[in-house]
Amino acid sequence: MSLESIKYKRGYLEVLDQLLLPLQTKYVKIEGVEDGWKVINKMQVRGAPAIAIIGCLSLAIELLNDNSSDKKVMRQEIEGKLNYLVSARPTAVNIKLAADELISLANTLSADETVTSEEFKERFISSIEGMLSKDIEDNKAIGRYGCEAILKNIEGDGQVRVLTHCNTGSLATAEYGTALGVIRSLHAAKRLEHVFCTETRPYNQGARLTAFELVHEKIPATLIVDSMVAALMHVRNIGAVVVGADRVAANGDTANKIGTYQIAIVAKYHNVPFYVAAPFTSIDMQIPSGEHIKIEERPDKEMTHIGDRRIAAPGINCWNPSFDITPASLITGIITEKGVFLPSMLSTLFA
Ligand SMILES: CSC[C@H]1O[C@H](OP(=O)(O)O)[C@H](O)[C@@H]1O
Repeated sequence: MSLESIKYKRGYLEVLDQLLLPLQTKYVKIEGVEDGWKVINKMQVRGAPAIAIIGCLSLAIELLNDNSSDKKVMRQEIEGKLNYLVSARPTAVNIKLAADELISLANTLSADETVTSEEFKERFISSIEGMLSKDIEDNKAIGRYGCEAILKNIEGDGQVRVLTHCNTGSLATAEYGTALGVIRSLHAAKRLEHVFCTETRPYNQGARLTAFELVHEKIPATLIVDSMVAALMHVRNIGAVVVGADRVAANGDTANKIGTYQIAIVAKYHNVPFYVAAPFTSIDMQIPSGEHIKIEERPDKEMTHIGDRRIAAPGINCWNPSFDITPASLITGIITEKGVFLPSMLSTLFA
């Protein structure tokens, strides 16, 4: 059983406050869209799929308590609230794609005169609730496909050492995870020798969250500092790198946590296969290539402090982009719930 980042039943939503992990396990109650926006923007919850799911669930909570009987008013309010939720963080595409689908559903239900306002709410909320189970199914499929792809390069029934970056597990999704889902699948198949996870400065998703998930499930793992990746590949035979994605462009260029790009460069130099694990809900065919993806810049304090303790010299300038772009040319394959594809093949999948 992996960690539970989301506790939901109709009319009730709590999320695990990831800013407090691994030392404190505390859940935050979400009572509407404003709460949803805040926990996403503050990164109390994070991870492209989890952002979409929690944002939309916060709307479901609010809509359930909306006694409006006017479908046109509900539709209008839904569109405004979804656009507000999308503004919480700009780089991950999942919440934008979910918002587009839900706005389209609201338009259809509003225009259908046979649909009552109660049916409108029921079908709309059920559609959001379906995101939870679909994300878990997608992650399990990503795990299977990723495990198969990585083991293709391993002789016999040998085991593999894998490197991952940031957190892409149950704390970034509804459960199981994307890149960490691949690692879970390798472990379940008894083919994972060891996983190396990077600290992932400055938010430390690796040290605080991925390490927490791996230790919790007794998966053999070692934490390394972000700057150790090249040295590790020089002295240890790493069989594959697998990372997540916040937004994959139509040509396969991928926005992911800052530091991913340089890991991909080092992997290329050491001939280590480099995989991106991402559901179709992270692929944005409206964006032709990586340079068009907006990269979120976060507050200096995330770099200059750990918690409330200052670690950087007062007065120093900071540059704190939360993501970088890995070009498709450095990516061996994109592992999705429908299979593993060359970056150049994406456009054929959506044709
Ligand atoms: C499956 S999570 C994808 C992605 O989200 C993380 O970013 P953040 O922690 O800022 O939300 C990281 O880039 C993961 O790879």
